[in-house]
Amino acid sequence: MVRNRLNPNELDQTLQELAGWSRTSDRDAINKSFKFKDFNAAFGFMTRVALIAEKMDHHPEWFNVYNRVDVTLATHDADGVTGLDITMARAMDRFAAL
Ligand SMILES: C[C@H](O)[C@H](O)[C@H]1CNC2=NC(N)=NC(=O)C2=N1
Repeated sequence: MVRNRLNPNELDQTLQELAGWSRTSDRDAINKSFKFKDFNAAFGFMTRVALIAEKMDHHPEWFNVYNRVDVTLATHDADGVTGLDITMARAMDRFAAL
C-alpha cells in the first residue's frame, strides 16, 4: 500500500537511488534542496509540482527564496514517509532536470 510508512531499512534502501534526498533529522520525513538558474526557473518547477500535487492529493512542504527550493516530504495522514513521498520525490527530480 502506497500510504503505508516505509520502515527504516526500506527508506535507507530507497534513498540510495534518490540523489540529494536525505532523511530529515528531527522527524520521519525526507528533504532535498533544489537550486535553479534563477527565480523564474524555481517558480516554474514549483508550478509543475503544484499541478501534480493536486492530482495526487499529496502536497509538499517547501520554502523558496530566489533560486532555491527546500523541500520536505512526508505523508501527514501516515505520520511518516510512504510510497507517495517517493513518487513525489522522483517526479520532482524529473521536473528539476527539465
Ligand atoms: C484531505 C486531504 O485529502 C488530505 O489532507 C491530504 C492532502 N495532502 C496531503 N499531503 C501530504 N503530504 N500528506 C497528506 O497526508 C495529505 N493529505
